[in-house]
Amino acid sequence: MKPLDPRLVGRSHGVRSLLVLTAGLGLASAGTVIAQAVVIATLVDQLFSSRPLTHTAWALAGVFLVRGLLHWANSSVSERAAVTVKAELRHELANDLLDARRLGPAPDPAAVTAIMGPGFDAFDGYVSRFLPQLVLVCLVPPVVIATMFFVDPASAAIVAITLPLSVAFMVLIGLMTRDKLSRRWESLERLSLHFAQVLDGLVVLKLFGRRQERNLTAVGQRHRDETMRSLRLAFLSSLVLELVATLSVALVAVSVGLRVVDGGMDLRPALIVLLLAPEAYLPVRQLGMMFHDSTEGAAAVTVALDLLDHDRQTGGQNAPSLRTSTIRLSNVSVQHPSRSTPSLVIDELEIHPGEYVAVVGPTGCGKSTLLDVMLSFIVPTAGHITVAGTDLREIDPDQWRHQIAWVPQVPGLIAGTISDNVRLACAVASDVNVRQALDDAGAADLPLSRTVSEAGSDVSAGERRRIAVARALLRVRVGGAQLVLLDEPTAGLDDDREASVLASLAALDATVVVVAHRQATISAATRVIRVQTPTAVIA
Ligand SMILES: Nc1ncnc2c1ncn2[C@@H]1O[C@H](COP(=O)(O)OP(=O)(O)OP(=O)(O)O)[C@@H](O)[C@H]1O
Repeated sequence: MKPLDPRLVGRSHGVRSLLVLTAGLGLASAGTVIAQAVVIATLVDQLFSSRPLTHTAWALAGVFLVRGLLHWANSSVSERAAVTVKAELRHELANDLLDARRLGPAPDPAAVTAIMGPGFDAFDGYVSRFLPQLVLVCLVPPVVIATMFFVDPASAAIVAITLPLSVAFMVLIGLMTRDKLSRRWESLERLSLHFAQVLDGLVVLKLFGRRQERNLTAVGQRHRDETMRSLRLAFLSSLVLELVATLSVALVAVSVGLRVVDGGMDLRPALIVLLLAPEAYLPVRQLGMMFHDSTEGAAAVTVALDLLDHDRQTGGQNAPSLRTSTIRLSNVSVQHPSRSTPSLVIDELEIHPGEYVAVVGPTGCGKSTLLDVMLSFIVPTAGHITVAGTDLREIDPDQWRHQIAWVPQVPGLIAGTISDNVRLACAVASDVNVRQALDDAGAADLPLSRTVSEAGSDVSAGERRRIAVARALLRVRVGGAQLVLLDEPTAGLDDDREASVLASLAALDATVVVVAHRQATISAATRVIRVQTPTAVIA
């Protein structure tokens, strides 16, 4: 895990501005640090030689004021940057998760839950404190050491030799603790996901009388242990850095003190060197204190960027009209990375415009995966899908899906009314169209104005499916879709409602591909495709 991932700099405008601004402010801070040392040394020198102090005292007040202003500007710039970068990345990640061109299986829910919640909170300390401090570490010590070199090369040499030691210790501790830190992040992911899942399955857990305190306590305890381990390391790294810095400043002080006593060095340069030496170590020591902020923030950045780094569909050609185009699958297979066997194998399959096709096969043979491939959610590991001769990968995914109505196995619902949920398929549809679609989907009993709560928790499985079928009907009738993909749309419906759904689908002026287990649904089709594991045979 790097302290600053170059991908973040490349991607985030906020981080780039922060680095440039803090670099400018850091150089100005280095200037005030040097000015402060020179002015204080001059003041003390004047005090001992009884010369007037007024101008120097004013200069010191001015330096303090400028230093204070710079500190305020630095905090204000970095606090603002933290908010901007957090918003920027959260927005980008949310958009990316919904991106039509995102390919492959859905991202790991544990990573998404952890990053969207506590992960982004870790950005505050990382962006507002750690990154500006990292810039200061790169700028202030070299400037201070260079100034010391002009005043007293021997002291500059001591600092130039011992300072890299502190940095080396910090890097060493970072390398030694990498595994521990990734375990801590993993435990955070598990805790976030576990909590979300407990909330999701609260009703089931209640029904079976399963109290989750013990599980939650165990997961929480693991996270607490990992956090305590990483805090111990944070304190250890601070201690080591403080020790190295104190010993190094003491070395400079002894060497300078001896030379002043011998008369080999004047008081003023000696004071300048003594005041500057701790300032060279200060940024590194402060960075050490931010070890904890940095590790959690850097881990969150890596997770967020990994989620954003994935394959996207590259094609942008106009989608051929499905009213006249044949979809052809040749030697298509899909292999999920986590599995040793393919999830779907199809040798040859053609779907012609206007056909009504039922897809059947044993459970787990890849029927839903076939629909995912046709929707261009998944690019086959091998083989090709062409539409009127054009490879599906080359076709603009938005345009392609605009022609498709899809009823997944578990249709999603949003908070709103039944009407809002059906109208997701076609925003311009009138209430009359929506009512008609619901009636034809066997949902005449569902009023348009009935409210649906978050994620449809107050809607039955059968109602959910009928709402989804109504959506598909509306998308064809009003939205102009040409291909309807349905994944077991009649599961759980009574015979009358199933008959109503099947009649409506048969009457559609579109190509219909329906994954089915129920005989009535299979019999309604004009052709049956039998998918087998691991090969597909066209019946
Ligand atoms: N994202 C994924 N990662 C790993 N394996 C997956 C993934 N999605 C599906 N699979 C596997 O691919 C195989 C095919 O799954 P699919 O859902 O297409 O089957 P199906 O024929 O629709 O099953 P069912 O009739 O039970 O709905 C299954 O063995 C499943 O476990």
